[in-house]
Amino acid sequence: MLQTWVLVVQAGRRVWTRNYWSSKGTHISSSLARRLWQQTYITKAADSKRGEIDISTYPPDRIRNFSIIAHIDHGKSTLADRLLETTGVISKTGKNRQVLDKLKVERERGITVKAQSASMFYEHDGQKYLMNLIDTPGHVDFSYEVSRSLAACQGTILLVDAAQGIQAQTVANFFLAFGEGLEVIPILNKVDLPTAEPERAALQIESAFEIPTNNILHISAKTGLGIDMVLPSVIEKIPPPTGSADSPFKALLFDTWYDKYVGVVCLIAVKDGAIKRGDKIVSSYSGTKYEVAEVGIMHPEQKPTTQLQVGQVGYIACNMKTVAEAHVGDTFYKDKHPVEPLPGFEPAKSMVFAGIFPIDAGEFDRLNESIQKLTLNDSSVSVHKETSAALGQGWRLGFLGTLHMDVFRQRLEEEYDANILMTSPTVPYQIKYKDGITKFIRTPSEFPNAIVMQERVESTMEPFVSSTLIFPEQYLGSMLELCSTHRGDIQTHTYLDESRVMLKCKLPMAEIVTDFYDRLKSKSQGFASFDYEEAGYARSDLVKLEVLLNGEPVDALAAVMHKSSIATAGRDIAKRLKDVIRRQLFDISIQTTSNGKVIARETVKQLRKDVTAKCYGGDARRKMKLLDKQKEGKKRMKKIGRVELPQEAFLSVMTKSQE
Ligand SMILES: Nc1nc2c(ncn2[C@@H]2O[C@H](COP(=O)(O)OP(=O)(O)OP(=O)(O)O)[C@@H](O)[C@H]2O)c(=O)[nH]1
Repeated sequence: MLQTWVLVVQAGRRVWTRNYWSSKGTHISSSLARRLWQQTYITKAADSKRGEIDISTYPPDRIRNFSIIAHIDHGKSTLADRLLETTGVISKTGKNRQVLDKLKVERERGITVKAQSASMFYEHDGQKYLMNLIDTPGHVDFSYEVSRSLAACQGTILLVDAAQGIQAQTVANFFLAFGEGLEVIPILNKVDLPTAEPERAALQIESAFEIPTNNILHISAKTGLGIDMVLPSVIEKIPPPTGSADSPFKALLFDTWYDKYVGVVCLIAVKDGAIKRGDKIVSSYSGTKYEVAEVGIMHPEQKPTTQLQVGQVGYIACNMKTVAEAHVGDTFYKDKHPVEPLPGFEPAKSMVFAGIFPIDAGEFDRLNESIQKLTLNDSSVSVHKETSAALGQGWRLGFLGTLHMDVFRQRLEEEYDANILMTSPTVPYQIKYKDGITKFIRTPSEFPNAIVMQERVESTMEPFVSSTLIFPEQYLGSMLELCSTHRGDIQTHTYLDESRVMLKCKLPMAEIVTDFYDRLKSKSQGFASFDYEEAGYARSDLVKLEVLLNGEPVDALAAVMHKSSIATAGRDIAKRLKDVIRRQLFDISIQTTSNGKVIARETVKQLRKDVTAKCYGGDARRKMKLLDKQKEGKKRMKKIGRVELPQEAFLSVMTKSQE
């Protein structure tokens, strides 16, 4: 039986040391120690040792729940650092860099992917306040996280880079917050930059959002200039949460993640009543009952408190087994005291799909486990098993956008050491049949064949988005051209001030997942910003492009696209395949076809290669070595009929088609 294990409490977070010993002096694994500790922790928690803090002295009128929303890179996370420093949550070492961006990928890419919250204690006019800040991601793919965060707030800081002015995401986020009825505090950041034009940016805010310029704070989150005005302004302008301490407990679950020490953690906003450790709560969504093992606030790590009460935002850990049980938007109530559920959120919709396959089929199980672990903390990724004749067993994953997809791939490779092949992204198409049935097509292999298309299909549909582009006036011509070459339908263009244009355009989502964003950046030399929201499905002439190697279809290279793109894409893929397929002992014909018609044809001429040719005489050992080496090389080949296709061929065709 375990007698001692070492637990170090560091800044409110449990950190396990490397060695654990049983009473008999035998070494036990850290996972066993952790499990044993968790069991004890849940059943007989000892409050005194856990250093719970008491926040019951903060009634709703001394609580402010707010977030920071902005365009990507306008400085939200840096401002969060300064606020955490001002309130003593983190020390002023000058080394704090986006403390709330905890994921490795966030630090490397300098973007926020996962919204994080942090509670701070702040004194203003002789009164102590509990300030709950929810940091939000800025990129378009993660706007789902933004709307979830806003549901837990009564107000928000709209941060605008004084040098860049209003960008597409600023507009989208403002209207998201405005639509939720939140109080918006506009703040101009980066006023220390020599290129900053705060007056101009303020006028843009006034003209776009009808906010008077004299209400706008000017700060530098980097140097700290004006930071001491931010929290007083939040206290004065953002209303306190409403709700009743005497009503039965009711809380909104607005975020969830898996913590390896306490299991599933749910971030909640308490709308009525209070909750403490040991309480039994019920999920309105599933009716499942849970026992609360810990309640607390993020400070900025998990810090247990004696209770969470009306108006407060904090976390609870209960005996939930997987994050799948925690439905974001769910309402919790106390057992035997049911309440009317709060309005939930629409589930996140997958906008982009891609196949993931292990490069080495023997790694399937390990990869399966890694994907499961990663999706534990990102429930917006949808996962379905998929089998491809060319690539073997894998998965079809749905993402919120291409950056989301890229971040997922990077995390899989870096955090889980996965060696994967990812197919080109596609969007979910729809097929409307003559008998009234509509089906989603998430992979090209689900696309009906030519006969079914002719006899049973009434129409094909693709998803569209309403997009907003903001850029300096001199790029108007190239932006209009970009939209029209991507099948865009331009709706309006207006001037935000004398030299900045806002263009509204309806675009097929499929055009955005390929190269639209990169072209937008290169054509505007990085000055254009772009944001979009779903605009439903519309009829579109869709066809399937197939790739045949010596007459055998290669399912992993097939694609669904608009009829107008098929000729160029067909020629392009055939040519690129010719460049990457190594010559083999016979001719290889490459064909791209659509509806049975050949679009392009290329041939890789045969080559008779004798790897032992250079070994004169009877050096049998050397011959064997060369033959073994050749065999080894062949293992990494995929066989398509008789044609051997190296992994690099897939990779090169697929990555190039994403550029
Ligand atoms: N000069 C200057 N640079 C700043 C200021 N605030 C932030 N930055 C820099 O701007 C860059 C982006 O800042 P972040 O805080 O990561 O921006 P963000 O809005 O959180 O970005 P996302 O989370 O990706 O949306 C970083 O290099 C910061 O150091 C400022 O006031 N002045």
